[in-house]
Amino acid sequence: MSNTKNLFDKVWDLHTVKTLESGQDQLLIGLHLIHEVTSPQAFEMLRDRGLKVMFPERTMATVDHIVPTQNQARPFEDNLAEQMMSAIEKNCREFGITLLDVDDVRQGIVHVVGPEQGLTQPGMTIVCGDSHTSTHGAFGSIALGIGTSQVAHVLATQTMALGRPKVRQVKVNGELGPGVTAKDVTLYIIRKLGVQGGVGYAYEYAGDVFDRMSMEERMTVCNMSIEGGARCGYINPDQTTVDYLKGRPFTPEGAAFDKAAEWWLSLASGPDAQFDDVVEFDAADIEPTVTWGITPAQSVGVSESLAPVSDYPEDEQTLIKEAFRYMELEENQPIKGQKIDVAFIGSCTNSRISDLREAAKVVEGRHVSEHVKALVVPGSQLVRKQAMEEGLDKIFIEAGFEWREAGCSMCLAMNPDKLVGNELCASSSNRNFKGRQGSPTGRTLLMSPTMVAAAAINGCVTDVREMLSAVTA
Ligand SMILES: CC(C)[C@H](C(=O)O)[C@@H](O)C(=O)O
Ligand code: SF4
Repeated sequence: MSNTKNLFDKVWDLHTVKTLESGQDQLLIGLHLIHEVTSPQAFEMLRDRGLKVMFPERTMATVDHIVPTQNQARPFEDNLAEQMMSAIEKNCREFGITLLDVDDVRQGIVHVVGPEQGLTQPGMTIVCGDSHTSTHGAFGSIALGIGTSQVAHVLATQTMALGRPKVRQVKVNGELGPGVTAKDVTLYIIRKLGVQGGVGYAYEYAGDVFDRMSMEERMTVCNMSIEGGARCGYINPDQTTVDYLKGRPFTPEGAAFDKAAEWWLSLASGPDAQFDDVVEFDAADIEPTVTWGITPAQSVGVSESLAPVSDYPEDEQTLIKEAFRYMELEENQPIKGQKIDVAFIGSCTNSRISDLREAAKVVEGRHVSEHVKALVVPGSQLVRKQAMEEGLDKIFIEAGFEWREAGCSMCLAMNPDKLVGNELCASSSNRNFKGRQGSPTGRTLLMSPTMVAAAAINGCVTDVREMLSAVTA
């Protein structure tokens, strides 16, 4: 393979069946993940046309969005949720697809379980009817969120038509300061490039900072690519990737694993790889970051104050004014010290075991502020089980957190976990859109799970670095 090709182009070319008259490429899809929200109509489309699922063994289903995290007894109290559950159960049964249902210990948020099971592998094309499918790019795959009609198309043909995006390398070099996490890196990139900045691009994240990250941290970064407008994001596979995948249920074993690993590593963009664009940031400039507005790009470092409307370019001022109005925040106010009502640790961005471990370190021996409702929702049942084996559940519960069952929960509140009225929530999730967390006037401040933990304890936005130094002192 030519070594000027980046990983994206190598993987794309390997999966191109043919170029269509429209100019789009027909791509073969290696793995199709489905969940209960975007699949029911797709199966109806197959039924209408009398079609089968072409490769049921390349399709994996889970339930996450509507799953209650407290009372999971069937039928679910919410009728619509129960209908969606029954639909995916019936569809998977009839079309021969494995479903990780709530009574299966492998169940969880689709973007947590794919990697956890070793389904997500380097060099694959992966799709799911869900925008945060970009998460799986952390393994050096092309991982794309798709719409329901494309879900139907992939079910029926295991291919889909797509225009090739350009590739931008996003480099972050240098050392991250203490208390600065993968979430802060991704929020910083989105702040700098904007929510539309990535439109038309796939992002390759490269540089020391990503090289040193664990797979879980890489997933946090790739997860939010979509919030920066990119079609997807990825990180080149390396030894960290190979080590993570070894021994997972769906990865090959023995000599077959070694052979696969060799191929995975060969896909990485080499030093001469070409990109359509390159941007570079310095790790030293990144602080723990908090969104204050209604798009994931409206964020500040925790030590900053909110810039007044007049500081923004004229064409942005209407949106900024609206953000101040909706969020009930003031120009020039510091973000630190802003009182919160709810603290949510969860979502496909930050609900993995390392997220819970780091948050527990902040929480241990402390207590959630009296006026705060705080909850921890593990990303999968296996994460939950692991955390309980390590005693993390006790640390959270003793501190006054609620310890829930796995699912998407308050990330988008399609289940009973919702904000009430204009509650302000410190959240480790990925979207702060108006009404996102279940109340039409609910307000969200996105931050890292350790920053959420710190905010829960102090009852207000807190610089977690001050609490970390107190732990080590
Ligand atoms: C329900 C689903 C279609 C949606 C998505 O695509 O992202 C959800 O997961 C979200 O995070 O808003
Ligand atoms: S956790 Fe949130 S962002 Fe992730 S898939 Fe679920 S609803 Fe979407």
